[in-house]
Amino acid sequence: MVSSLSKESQTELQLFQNEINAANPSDFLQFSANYFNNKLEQQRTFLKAMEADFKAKNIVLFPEPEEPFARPQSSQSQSRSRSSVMFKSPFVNEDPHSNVFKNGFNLDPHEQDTNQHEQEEQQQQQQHAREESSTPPLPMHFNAQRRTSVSGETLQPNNFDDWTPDHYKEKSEQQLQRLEKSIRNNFLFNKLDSDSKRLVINCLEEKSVSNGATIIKQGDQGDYFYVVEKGTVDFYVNDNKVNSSGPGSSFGELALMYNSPRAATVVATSDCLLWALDRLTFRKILLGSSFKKRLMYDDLLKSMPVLKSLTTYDRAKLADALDTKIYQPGETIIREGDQGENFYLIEYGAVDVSKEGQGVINKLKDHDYFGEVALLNDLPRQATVTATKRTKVATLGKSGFQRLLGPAVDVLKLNDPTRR
Ligand SMILES: Nc1ncnc2c1ncn2[C@@H]1O[C@@H]2COP(=O)(O)O[C@H]2[C@H]1O
Ligand SMILES: Nc1ncnc2c1ncn2[C@@H]1O[C@@H]2COP(=O)(O)O[C@H]2[C@H]1O
Repeated sequence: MVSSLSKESQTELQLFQNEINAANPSDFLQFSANYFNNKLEQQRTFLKAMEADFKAKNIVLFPEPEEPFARPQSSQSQSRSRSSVMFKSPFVNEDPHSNVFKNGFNLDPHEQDTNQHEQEEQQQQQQHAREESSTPPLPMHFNAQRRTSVSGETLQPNNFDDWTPDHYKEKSEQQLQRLEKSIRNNFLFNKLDSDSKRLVINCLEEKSVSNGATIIKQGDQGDYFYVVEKGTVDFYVNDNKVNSSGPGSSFGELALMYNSPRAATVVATSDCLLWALDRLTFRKILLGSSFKKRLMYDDLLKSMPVLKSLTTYDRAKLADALDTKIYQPGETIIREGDQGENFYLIEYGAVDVSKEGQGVINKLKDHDYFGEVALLNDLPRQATVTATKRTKVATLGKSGFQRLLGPAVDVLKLNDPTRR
């Protein structure tokens, strides 16, 4: 059956399968609905941008059909005269799929199903409770009625009624070449499919900044995400320099992701050429793909007592480096005497820690961690760790462990179970 599908559909199915394997969602249907809604949203965002662009050139990309759901006309001459109407505009109200996007894609809100509305209210309230209390006011072009989710799985399609990518501007060939070079090594853009990448690129605005200028001020509300084409910048947290970066890097994502105040001040340390992406396009396109990992691991990392000392920035960087693994009951995760390669955070499940000749010496469960002793002390594994339930872990490789845990390393050392 699958082989009769088009190549594109087969690729989509494969991508979906990969997502399912990686996420292993507890609520399969909800996960699938969110996944495909996000996909459809991205596609329609792109089409909408294209439609606006073509309109400016007096080309109607999706002519209104004479009657809703009119069947294609049979005579060849008729079908040729409407040759461009191969499918309906994805933005018209009659689209039977549009009610999936309750508030979106030009739907009249009065036509919306009350139950769906209630469900959405409920989701928004739950989300509201989760979000930080200091959410800053949204920019004008946000739909004030709607909160935008920050969780990867509950990311809802946003309102497209009051959003056209107003910073959308086709880039010249020369700009495209320069941009291509700037983003080549930026992992955020490598995660995008080609349509989304093109949309994002055409929404970027060029900004020149002089040496010494403050680009972002800590505590301010987030408006733009930046990619550095030329020049260098320094980052300050509470007036202490914490970082610096140069061409090809990006910054300003945290406030847009978490609806939080800017976490650092960013100052140009030479004349800079930056590319800025507005908050809404960032949330609509990058949040669902490039930052999925951060959103996915956010709850876990926040809930781990050992990571309490990490800042939002530290947690974000840590999430970028994590991978997910699932172990079945009885499976050995770590074997005593082996060389240590990974550190493990238990998302859910249960494991036994045992030692040769001593049997089980410890039991660990949700939000505990293990595998730190070998990495901290450059020793072989000090115990065997075996799953006793289906266990989902986030793993962090040795180099990430040494680079990204910051102040949490001291807590790990203090808690070292072999020293107790
Ligand atoms: N150590 C750091 N702490 C916080 N933000 C940092 C740090 N280093 C770089 N940044 C960047 O500085 C940006 C300031 O604005 P944001 O909080 O939106 O996003 C922040 C990060 O992209
Ligand atoms: N009492 C214990 N002795 C040794 N390892 C333990 C003990 N309790 C939990 N562990 C964990 O088991 C892990 C086995 O691999 P590591 O030695 O890298 O790190 C170890 C700890 O994280």
